[in-house]
Amino acid sequence: MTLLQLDNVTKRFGGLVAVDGVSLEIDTGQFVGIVGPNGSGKTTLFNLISGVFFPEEGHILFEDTDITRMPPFKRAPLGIGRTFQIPRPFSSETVRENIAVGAMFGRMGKELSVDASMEVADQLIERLDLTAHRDKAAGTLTPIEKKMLEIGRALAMKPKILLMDEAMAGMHPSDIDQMVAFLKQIAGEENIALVAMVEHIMRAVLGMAEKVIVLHQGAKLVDAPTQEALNDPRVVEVYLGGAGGK
Ligand SMILES: Nc1ncnc2c1ncn2[C@@H]1O[C@H](COP(=O)(O)OP(=O)(O)OP(=O)(O)O)[C@@H](O)[C@H]1O
Repeated sequence: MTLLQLDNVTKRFGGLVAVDGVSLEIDTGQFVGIVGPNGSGKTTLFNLISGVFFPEEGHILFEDTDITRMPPFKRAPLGIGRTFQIPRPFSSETVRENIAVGAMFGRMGKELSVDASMEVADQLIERLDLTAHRDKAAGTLTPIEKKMLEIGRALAMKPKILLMDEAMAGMHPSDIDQMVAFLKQIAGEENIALVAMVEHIMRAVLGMAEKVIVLHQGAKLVDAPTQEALNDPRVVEVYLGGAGGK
């Protein structure tokens, strides 16, 4: 079933077309990789889906609701979650409190008491192996631990779709494998569509994706099952910097 649909979406910054007539569909529970070199429009695309920007043209549908011009704070309770490349937790609050805040502002927010939100946080802390850090101030965590916290905060929102903004950049390959396996497992259990944005062809991440969408200069270049997309000569050309590549 289609969860998210973009129909001919364009976003300009002055004369620059950052996202150029992109149409795409993401299904319930699907794992999708969004790939593209620096400046190809990945972040702008995420900003359009999460409501940071509105497009000049086109429509965005989430479960048949037109969210094209819906403010971001109304999208999170619908089930649109996001992690940021540079996590900015509430530094003086604990890991537990930061994750609980995710639960309070997420899809279940209205129904959850503070105690229930803390319980959601505790379950995720255990699954993310952050137990030893539970009561530490988030500001004292290492960058990798902050990324885990960021993923925990986003999962606590009980999203139907989780947009991951280079969530695994800078991680050790074995940590990436572990993180992707964890995300796949929890996404399978909770039927979450995962959309992972990566700048480079990261096989560790994309190897587990069902399909890959490649952006180039704001436009969609390829949208195909993973192996097909990665072997596509146009993708190879973009990444090797051949004619038309960057
Ligand atoms: N707020 C903004 N104002 C003006 N131009 C912007 C803005 N945000 C992005 N751009 C431009 O839009 C284009 C697409 O940028 P975007 O950040 O979406 O690409 P990206 O693929 O995410 O790259 P990166 O990996 O560097 O973030 C770039 O040329 C960028 O300079």
